[in-house]
Amino acid sequence: MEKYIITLAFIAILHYPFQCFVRSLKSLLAARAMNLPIFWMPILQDGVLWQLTKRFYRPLISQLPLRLRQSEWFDLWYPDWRFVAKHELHKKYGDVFLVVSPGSLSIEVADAELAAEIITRSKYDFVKPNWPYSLLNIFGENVVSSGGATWRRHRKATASQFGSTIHKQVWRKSLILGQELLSMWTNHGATISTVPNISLDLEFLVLRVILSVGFGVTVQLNRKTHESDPPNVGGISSFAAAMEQVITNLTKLLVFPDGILKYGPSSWRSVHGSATWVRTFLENLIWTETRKQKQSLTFTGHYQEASNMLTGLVRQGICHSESQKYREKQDLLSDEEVMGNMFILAFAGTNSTADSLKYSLILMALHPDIQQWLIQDIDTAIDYDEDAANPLEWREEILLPKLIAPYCMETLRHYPPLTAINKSTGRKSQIVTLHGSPFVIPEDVNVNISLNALHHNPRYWGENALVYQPHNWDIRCKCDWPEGMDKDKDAQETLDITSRAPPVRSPVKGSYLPFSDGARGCLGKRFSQVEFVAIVTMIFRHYRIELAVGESESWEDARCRTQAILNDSASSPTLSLQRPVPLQFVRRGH
Ligand code: HEM
Repeated sequence: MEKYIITLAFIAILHYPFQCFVRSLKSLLAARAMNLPIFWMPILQDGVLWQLTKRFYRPLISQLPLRLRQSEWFDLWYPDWRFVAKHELHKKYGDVFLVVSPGSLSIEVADAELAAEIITRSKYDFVKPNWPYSLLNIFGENVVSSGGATWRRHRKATASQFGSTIHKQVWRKSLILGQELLSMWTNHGATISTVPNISLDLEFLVLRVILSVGFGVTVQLNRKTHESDPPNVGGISSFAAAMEQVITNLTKLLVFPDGILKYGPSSWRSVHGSATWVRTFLENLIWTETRKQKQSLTFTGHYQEASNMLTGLVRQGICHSESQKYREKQDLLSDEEVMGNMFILAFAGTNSTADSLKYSLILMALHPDIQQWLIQDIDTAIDYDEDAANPLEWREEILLPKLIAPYCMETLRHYPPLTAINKSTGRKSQIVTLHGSPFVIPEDVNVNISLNALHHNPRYWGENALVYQPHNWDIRCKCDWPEGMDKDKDAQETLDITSRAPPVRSPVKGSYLPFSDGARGCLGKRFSQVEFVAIVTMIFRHYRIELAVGESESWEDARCRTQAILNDSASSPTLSLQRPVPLQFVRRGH
């Protein structure tokens, strides 16, 4: 008996490394056949374990001896290596190279033509890998986490919520909330005020926009900034605080089961309490909305006008049969799926937009000359308007085309929230075009479109690709970016003859993908752009932003400190600042 147990234990211990060895060998053979440069990695850098634990290694890794850090495989080992390396590794290995690691074969893409093909091909050719998206199902399956026919049903229901009516509400709400935030930051209009940390307030602002436009929930601004206790159950503002806590602690919720969080340390219990409260609140919202809609249908024969995204989603889900099969056949969402989508819209819409705003404000403080251009652009667009004094009269169709391309797009070129768009060939090999010839990518290969590498590839962005240069998006500006053949759809859509907006330079197709593209492209692109422009306009119409220079610091020291913080950004799960950057708001004209 003992002999059997020892043998079984021995087999169990050897099984994993043996399996890794076999799979690595298989990957290596497949990689050799592809005839592309190969990078061998001893760990699975996109694997579950590494991704979930990398924040603990990060500080340790930076303490390793320089020689070790300079070794080749370290380049890919470093968490967020795509953001750190940008296009550097591709300079060494080419715009398309392979990474072989235990049990996995990945292809890293910084070639615009190939990226465009992968992203716009049929959604069944290059699929989204299950990990890590399936982890986002904490409140129910949703449009981000699902695949295949289920995804089609979710996409149909959610995409129809993003129309011009919603975008108009986003514009209005962002202006109102932006004004409130500015007033809070500047102590109701002080000439100079220092804000030590813009991050939490911007995240809360953006969350409030989505709660309002998405769920019809209005939240006051007076929040506790460093909330460590579980929010009091019962009120709307506690729901916003709970939602914020859930979004910032998503990793904890994904990794630890309910039972562990509930009995863990107090901060874990707090997160558990927030998640439970968010679920209860969302369930109540859905239940109330469904009842309202059903009543309207019974008494008036039609549904109520959709005043927010929740109303629209609930209408998509209302069904008089409880059968799952019937729902799926009719493309309907269950209550749990409506809840999953509400959460994911709040999650997808909060961090990415808030981060792009944070980076933009900091970049403006770092580049006073560019800030001056932005202020001029805002002033000319608003002065064109008849009622310039009332922000609610500022016209979105004039401001958007002027500001999106240079400021929003250039910020996202340098700081895209996702460092890569991850796809996989799944169970079928795919034939693509690489350097003008057919090229086979075998089954089960991860295809990572590296946004940081693409967005800094000198082939598409010139030799100064690393420099922040918003005005290169203006076609009248001399620059070394090659002109793309296909005009950027969105930039062109926003051009309007009344706008006096500069014509936009189109990047080479596939070289600029912060919102991804194709069937699984971002649903909230316009939503976030409207929000971005409203908030940026509100701030710079009244204030200038400067770096808050410490007492013993020169401006140059403050600049280097700020740049170091930007360079130290990390994905958690979207790219974000790890330390605050204090900023000074100076009333314009002073
Ligand atoms: C700066 C702002 C934003 C950026 C850069 C961004 C970027 C992206 C990217 C790259 C994807 C594709 C992800 C992948 O394939 O793995 C995506 C998907 C998505 N985004 Fe955004 N996003 C932004 C804002 C928003 C907002 C405001 C919302 C909603 C209010 C939103 C909702 C979604 C949804 C629902 C998907 C999934 C689409 C699908 O899989 O069919 N995003 N976004």
